[in-house]
Amino acid sequence: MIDVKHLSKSFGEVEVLKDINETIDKGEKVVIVGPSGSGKSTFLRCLNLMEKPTSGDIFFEGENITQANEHEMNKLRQRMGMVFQHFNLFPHLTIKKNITLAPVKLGLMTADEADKKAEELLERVGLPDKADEYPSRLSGGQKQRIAIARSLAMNPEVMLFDEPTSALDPEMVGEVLELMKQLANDGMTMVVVTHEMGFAREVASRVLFMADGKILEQNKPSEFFAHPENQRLKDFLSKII
Ligand SMILES: Nc1ncnc2c1ncn2[C@@H]1O[C@H](COP(=O)(O)OP(=O)(O)OP(=O)(O)O)[C@@H](O)[C@H]1O
Repeated sequence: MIDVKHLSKSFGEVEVLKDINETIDKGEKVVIVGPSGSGKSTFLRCLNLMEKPTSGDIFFEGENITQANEHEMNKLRQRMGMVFQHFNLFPHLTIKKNITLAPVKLGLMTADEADKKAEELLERVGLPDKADEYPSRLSGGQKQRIAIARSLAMNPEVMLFDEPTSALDPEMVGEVLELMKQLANDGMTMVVVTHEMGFAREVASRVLFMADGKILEQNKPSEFFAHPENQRLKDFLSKII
C-alpha cells in the first residue's frame, strides 16, 4: 500500500532520515519505536508528505506521490488520516463542527450527510453526548478520541498516529489505546509512532526500531521483544522494559 524507496530527509546540514526502504501492506499495523530524535516522527510525516523528502520516493497504492502538487496533496491527506500528539482541534468550533468541517468544505459530503457521519463517529468513539460541547470542555483523552473521529470522517485508507498518547495524563492513555485497538480490529491499516510498548506487543503486526535515521531492525512483536538482534535495540529494550 505504501512503498518507501531510498527516502532521505535533511534539515539544513543534519541528515535525519538516511536512505530508508520500507513497504507497508494493506491491513498491517506497523508500530515504530526508537530513541528520542531518531527520526520516527519525520519518517511518519514523510509518508503523507507533511515533510517533503530531500531525496527518494514514496508510492501510495502504486502511484509515486513524491512530487504531488497541492491539489493532489489534499486528496492524499483525505486518504491518509493523521493523528497528532497535541490533537489540533479547532477551539472555536463545537465537537460536531470539528468533525464535519473538512468533509463538507472539501465537497465530500453534504452538511446533512456529514452530521449523520459525525453522530455515528461520536458513537463509535464513545462520546455521543459531546456533539455540542467545545474542545476546552473535554479531557485530553476525550480530545484525542475526537481527533481520531475527525480523521475517520474522511474515510481514510490508512491512519498515521504520531505519539497519540504522549501528551496525555497517564489515566487517559488507556481509553485512547483502546480506541486504536478497536480500529486495528476493524482492519484499518495503521502506522503508529509510540512509546507504548504494551500496545506494540498486543496490536502490531510488525514493530520497527529506528535509530539515527535508519530502521535498524524489524520483526513481529513476539520476536522483536524476545529476541532482539541489533545491539542498539537490545540496549533500548533493556532501558525501557
Ligand atoms: N522542522 C524541523 N527542523 C529542524 N530539525 C528538525 C525538524 N523536525 C525534526 N527535526 C530534527 O530531526 C531529528 C529527528 O526528529 P523526530 O521528531 O523525527 O524524532 P523522533 O524520533 O520522532 O523523536 P521523539 O521521540 O523525541 O519525538 C531531531 O534531531 C529533530 O530535532
